[in-house]
Amino acid sequence: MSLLIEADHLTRVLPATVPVTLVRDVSLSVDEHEFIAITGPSGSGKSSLLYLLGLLDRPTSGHLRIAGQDTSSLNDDALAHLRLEMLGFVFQFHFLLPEFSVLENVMLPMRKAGRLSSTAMRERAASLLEELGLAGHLDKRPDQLSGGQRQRVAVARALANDPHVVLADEPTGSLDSKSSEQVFQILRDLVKKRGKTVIAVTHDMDIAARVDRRIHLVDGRVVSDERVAQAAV
Ligand SMILES: Nc1ncnc2c1ncn2[C@@H]1O[C@H](COP(=O)(O)OP(=O)(O)OP(=O)(O)O)[C@@H](O)[C@H]1O
Repeated sequence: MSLLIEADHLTRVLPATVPVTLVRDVSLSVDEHEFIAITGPSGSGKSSLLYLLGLLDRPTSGHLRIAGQDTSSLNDDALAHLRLEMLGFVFQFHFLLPEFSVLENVMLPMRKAGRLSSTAMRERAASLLEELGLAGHLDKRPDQLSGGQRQRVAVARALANDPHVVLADEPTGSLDSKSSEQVFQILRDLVKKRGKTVIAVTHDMDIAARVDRRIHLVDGRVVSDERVAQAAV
């Protein structure tokens, strides 16, 4: 296995009259093919840590290497490029663009990356959506879909540029239990069938019980980091 993410004493402090420490001295490494949940009480810094690991925020101190590259010396453009190449994101609220079709939403990250022709982008987006059970919905607008379907579109969009790591912030937080289970199965398949690494912030204990590794935060610190053997399913 090769190391995808190496966090070395990451700390993130929000400057204010009374500074707020979101993430405290977090060191961890993440390999290929890992399925990880970040758990912890509300306000413990889960989203803040995910944002640091996903290059959406910068640490106040400490170092973060992605695929061996130290990100502290990279400017914003280089970080954006690394993000596009390596990482995909799924948020609690899907953030799909309402005026674009489902297909166009999934094509957007490919347009940003600029690697494929229009036809190839269209074909890849359609094929990802079909694999996620959305074959009949490509030309619909996001508001014509259910919450679970929209979240599956968000997963397809996260996969658009074939990232190594998918970072998910409460991916099932706004879904009913059936849709949550579908999204969980999809995330698990990303790891088991497509060889991705998935890191999901979750309050959902049912999900946390079924991942391969749980990182538990309290007050911005990692208080436990345990690998769990799961029965094959
Ligand atoms: N922009 C901000 N300004 C002030 N405080 C902030 C800001 N962003 C986060 N915080 C605080 O930092 C702490 C960590 O927030 P974070 O969202 O990372 O926690 P979390 O574990 O993801 O919480 P939740 O489970 O409720 O989403 C919280 O106490 C939060 O209130």
